[in-house]
Amino acid sequence: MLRIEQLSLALPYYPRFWRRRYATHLDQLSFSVAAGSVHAVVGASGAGKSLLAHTIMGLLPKGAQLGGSCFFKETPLDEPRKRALRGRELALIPQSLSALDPLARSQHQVNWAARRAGLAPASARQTVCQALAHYQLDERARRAYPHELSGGMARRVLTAMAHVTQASLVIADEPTVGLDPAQRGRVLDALAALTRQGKAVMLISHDLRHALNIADRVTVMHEGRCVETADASAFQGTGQTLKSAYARALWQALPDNAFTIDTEYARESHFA
Ligand SMILES: Nc1ncnc2c1ncn2[C@@H]1O[C@H](COP(=O)(O)OP(=O)(O)OP(=O)(O)O)[C@@H](O)[C@H]1O
Repeated sequence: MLRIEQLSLALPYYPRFWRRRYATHLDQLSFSVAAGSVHAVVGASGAGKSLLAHTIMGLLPKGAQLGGSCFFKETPLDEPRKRALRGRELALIPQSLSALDPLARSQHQVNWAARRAGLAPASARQTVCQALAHYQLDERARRAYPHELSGGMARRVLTAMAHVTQASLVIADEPTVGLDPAQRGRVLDALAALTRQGKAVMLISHDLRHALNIADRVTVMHEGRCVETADASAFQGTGQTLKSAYARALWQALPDNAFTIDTEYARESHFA
């Protein structure tokens, strides 16, 4: 569904206001997301996960320098194609709740997403009602403006918006942050259900444990680089089948696994 080859990204910054420099944020990333699968992208805060999502969606700031290539359904995903597919074939559940329009009620925003995706009014109405019910957004939440929603409710509105687009690839950037366990399960189940319809999900998370609940494959990122891509089944026991020491350390550092940490990570380089 999605193939990324040697993707690099540099963004401008200004050490003095007349002097422009570039900082590399993504460095030669390569991996593929298969149709009918959940591909988790995990890594510490600042690893470049959200920037990767924004790069695929074509939502980068002005002056961004891109290298490498992206293919969606075996066709190059250039900037005009990203714009054309965004909100239709490609959907993003953004990490930031400020992505919601502060002047529009929840139901209106979900409805807008369905109409933009090309659904006819009658079918949009039905799809929106189903999505709002699925994410347990009651009458009050549907009529609320973003500032009247709790963080968890706002996140569910954003998830419902991506859900109604019926996109082939859904990129979910930390979709469960701030949700209670029941709501978290509901969102993860909904993402997993998309794969049963042949869609692909790229699940971005700093929480490897949550990601492993539904992931088929996992890419571990560190400082803008792809450290390792492995089957989710590699994350078990001491993680001895993982190739990189960083991925192994990330797995072993989970609270339930902490007792297995050894000194190997300290001895090896991060990218061993
Ligand atoms: N618009 C931007 N302009 C310049 N630098 C940016 C921009 N967005 C992000 N960065 C920088 O890129 C790096 C990666 O940020 P990114 O948000 O992708 O990390 P992340 O892995 O998603 O982290 P988190 O899990 O905390 O969301 C950070 O150093 C950040 O400061």
